[in-house]
Amino acid sequence: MPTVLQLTDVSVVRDGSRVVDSVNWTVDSEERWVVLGPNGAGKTTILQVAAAQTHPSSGHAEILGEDLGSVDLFDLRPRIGFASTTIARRIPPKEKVVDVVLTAAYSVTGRWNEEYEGVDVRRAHRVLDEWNLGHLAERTFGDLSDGEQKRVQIARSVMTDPELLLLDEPAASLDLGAREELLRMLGGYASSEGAPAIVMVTHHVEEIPRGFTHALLLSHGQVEASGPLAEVLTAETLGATFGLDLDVTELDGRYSARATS
Ligand SMILES: Nc1ncnc2c1ncn2[C@@H]1O[C@H](COP(=O)(O)OP(=O)(O)OP(=O)(O)O)[C@@H](O)[C@H]1O
Repeated sequence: MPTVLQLTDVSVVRDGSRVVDSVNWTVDSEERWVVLGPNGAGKTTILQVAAAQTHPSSGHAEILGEDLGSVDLFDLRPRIGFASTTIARRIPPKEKVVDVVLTAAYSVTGRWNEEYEGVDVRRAHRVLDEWNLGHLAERTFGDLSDGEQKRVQIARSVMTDPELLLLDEPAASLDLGAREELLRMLGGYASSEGAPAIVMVTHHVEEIPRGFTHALLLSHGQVEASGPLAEVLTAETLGATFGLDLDVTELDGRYSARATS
């Protein structure tokens, strides 16, 4: 099982404070990880390191077998799918949905005068179909519902057939129906043959799709626990991470947590 991400003693310092603090973490290609932790724990910052968007202040990051300090980022980044609200904000609201997905092949947001290859256009339509978005291909991105926009962002992030897929809070702000549909599709994708390694940041254990295998729990930039879901998502470790007394239950591959009092 090849390693796709290896962080060794990685720290990230922002404004003089260590927002990621001496993190050691290994992700293998067959694994599907969720990163959990309270606001400000450093989840997004870790994901930015994994996406080759941020360099560690100290320590060593190896991504898809390449040393982050020496690899050409223009070669590495297309091998990584990344969906986040920061990227979504860069998508022009008037952009056609099919172009939102298509432009990923050229690592841009917003279509200008690029000549697109037929093979890319066909792939963009196929990816939209796979995420139940085919009927929206000609609509403008800004007119879609939140749930549809989230799915378009994921479709965009898998357009280049990445070896590592990073999703930052893909289910945030969705209503119950849209959340469940997204989790069902993500779970199906995560379990499908040929799916890449996946790392998904979330605040809620209820948002972990079936088929996910591992969890990294972060608190104050440090690893509170990491490993297989069943070992890590206990009342004890999750409670320590969020600073609460919790009941944690698992039913049929889905988790829930609530305060004991
Ligand atoms: N550019 C920056 N300059 C200064 N501080 C920053 C910067 N980016 C992030 N931080 C700080 O780093 C810490 C970790 O932020 P990060 O976004 O990684 O946390 P998070 O776990 O994803 O939080 P949330 O759940 O609220 O999204 C926070 O305290 C944040 O304020």
